[in-house]
Amino acid sequence: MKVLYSAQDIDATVRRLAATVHDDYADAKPLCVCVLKGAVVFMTDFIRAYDDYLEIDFMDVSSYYGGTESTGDVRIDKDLDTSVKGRDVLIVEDIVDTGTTLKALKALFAHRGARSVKIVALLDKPAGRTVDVQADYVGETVPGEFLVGYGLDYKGLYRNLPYVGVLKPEVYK
Ligand SMILES: O=P(O)(O)OC[C@H]1O[C@H](OP(=O)(O)OP(=O)(O)O)[C@H](O)[C@@H]1O
Ligand code: HPA
Repeated sequence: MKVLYSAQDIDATVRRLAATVHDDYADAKPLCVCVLKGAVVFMTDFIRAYDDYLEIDFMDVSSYYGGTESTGDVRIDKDLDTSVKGRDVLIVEDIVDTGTTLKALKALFAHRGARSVKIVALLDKPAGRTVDVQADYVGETVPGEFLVGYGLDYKGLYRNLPYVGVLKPEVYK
């Protein structure tokens, strides 16, 4: 495992993101939507670094059914409890890879009448993109390798690593 971002690196990035997002939501009370399960670690750190009113909710969406390849399909396994109508929705994601998940969620929340829909992603992997979507706030732009740790998994494992690392191809090839 090669460490790409240490726990210290991530902490600085999360604080920077929270401050930048806050500047843009001065008088708003965003509804932060955590995309389970990968974003849960980032979400909990992000909201504690965000020093103002916000609400949270959770949505479970899967497109990677346990492996390293996107199926291209997005399946809603758990929907929000909160209505997004008229709300400023901030989607909190661990990584944008093919873009499939975020494109589907953005369209869904717009269709449900959100006032605004923005995306904060800890990691952005442009080399993986197959659909046209861009996060509004990005922590780090990462290479086109399969990453694990800080919420990111391979077959359900490694989410609890406090750092982000590159999974060696021999582990999954
Ligand atoms: O840009 P994309 O190609 O759509 O990839 C990004 C999504 O893939 C991963 O989730 P996954 O579907 O593996 O579920 P998980 O969060 O439960 O691991 C990751 O946490 C993002 O939500
Ligand atoms: O690089 C990744 N690692 C883990 N999960 C992911 N989901 C999309 N890309 C990745």
